[in-house]
Amino acid sequence: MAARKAIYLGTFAHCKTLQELEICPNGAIGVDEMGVIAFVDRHVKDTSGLEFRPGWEDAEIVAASESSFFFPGFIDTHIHASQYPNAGIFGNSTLLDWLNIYTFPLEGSFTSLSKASRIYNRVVSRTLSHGTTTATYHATIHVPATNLLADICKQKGQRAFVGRVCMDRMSPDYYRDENPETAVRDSRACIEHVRSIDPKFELITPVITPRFAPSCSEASLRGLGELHEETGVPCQTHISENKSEVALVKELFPKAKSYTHVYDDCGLLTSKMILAHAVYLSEEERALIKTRDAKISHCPASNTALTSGAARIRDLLDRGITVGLGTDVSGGYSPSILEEARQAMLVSRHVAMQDGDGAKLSTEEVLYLATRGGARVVGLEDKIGGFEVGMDWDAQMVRLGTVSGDGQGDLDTGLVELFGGEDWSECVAKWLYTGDDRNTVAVWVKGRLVHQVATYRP
Ligand SMILES: O=c1[nH]c(=O)c2nc[nH]c2[nH]1
Ligand SMILES: [Zn+2]
Repeated sequence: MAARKAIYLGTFAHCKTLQELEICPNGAIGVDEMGVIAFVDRHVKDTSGLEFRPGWEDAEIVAASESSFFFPGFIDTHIHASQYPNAGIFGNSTLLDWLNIYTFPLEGSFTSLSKASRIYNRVVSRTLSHGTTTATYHATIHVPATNLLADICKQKGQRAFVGRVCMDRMSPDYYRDENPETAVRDSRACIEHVRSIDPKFELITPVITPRFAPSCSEASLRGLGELHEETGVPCQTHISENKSEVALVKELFPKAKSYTHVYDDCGLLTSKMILAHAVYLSEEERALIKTRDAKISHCPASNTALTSGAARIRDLLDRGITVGLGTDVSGGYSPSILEEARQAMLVSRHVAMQDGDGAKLSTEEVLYLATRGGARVVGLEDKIGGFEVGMDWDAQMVRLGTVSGDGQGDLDTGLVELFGGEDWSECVAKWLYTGDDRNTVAVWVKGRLVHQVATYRP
């Protein structure tokens, strides 16, 4: 979608590598009409005249204030759009009872398109307001409602992967695929719908979505594996989240060597597969995932809320496995990837208390997982996740609060309060650990402004 040529002026920060956060206090990033980054200047001397870039004199200037900075948009690699009304509602349940008590009844109600419309409009707006420029969604089994989610993402301008959930067993009669053929047929219908609204999958991409092995017969997994091979469309599912689930998979697939092998045996374990959770993988399973180059969505808030366990992320990273973050709403309670990054850091500290300090994830690392890591998980590492020439301008402007001489702070910037002595890396850390959507004042996808707070003025 064409936008006006623009130059984004001021401080920008992005992750160069897992360990390195680059912060440029005097930056200028030029974005062309297609929303693609045309230049990145790291040291702009004089921004007053703007003669510094011939050919860009008539570009819109978007300047970050002294206490603001640009950061890449977040990538949520695993979120159930349909479960958004249940965010925060999980009681003391664990995965398998949580599905039956809270989740299937809600998802089953998406036969109502008006209900789906209300919920999907809300979740897309809400994630955008938290700086999520790309989201990988699970919808429900319903084709019209899933297609509506794709339409809403396109209309609101969020980059999205939209998956029609497949499940032909172990759920109530009212919420189940009739048989493996309907699971494949309805998945194909949703793929075709996305093709009709976005033929090159430039903003919206369909994603083949077997819910998880216990919900899917072997025949349906095989059928979806064939669909994956035929269409090249990416896949997503859950894996090894909870001990009872792992035991159940062993019972349901007695011939498979492991949970991971269930997906591999059916042609689903490829470099385009996103596996959520990955808490209880054996050594052999981790090696197989690395060999197949399948991707992991780390969902620490959900893993804690449902008492599932603590994923060993350092081990996965050390093996060279690609990891991003997923809010996993509503196993996870928050639609914010900033919150998820915090939780990733905190859970890693609990792992460190058992496995040693090497397990700790740093501020830089969790921000990498939230951006570049997520981009690699969804296969868009050349397009999003950082500020490089040729990448799309998927970005957020973050405004931090300042405390003035009279001790008064900005009211609309939440808990992030700068007292004046912080350097930029400390400012980013304060945002990560105390920030929220009040700090995300503007959000762009492919150069299009898709969210702004009322007090933001370009
Ligand atoms: O966190 C989860 N949320 C779900 O909806 C789900 N379905 C299967 N396994 C799941 N795990
Ligand atoms: Zn999930």
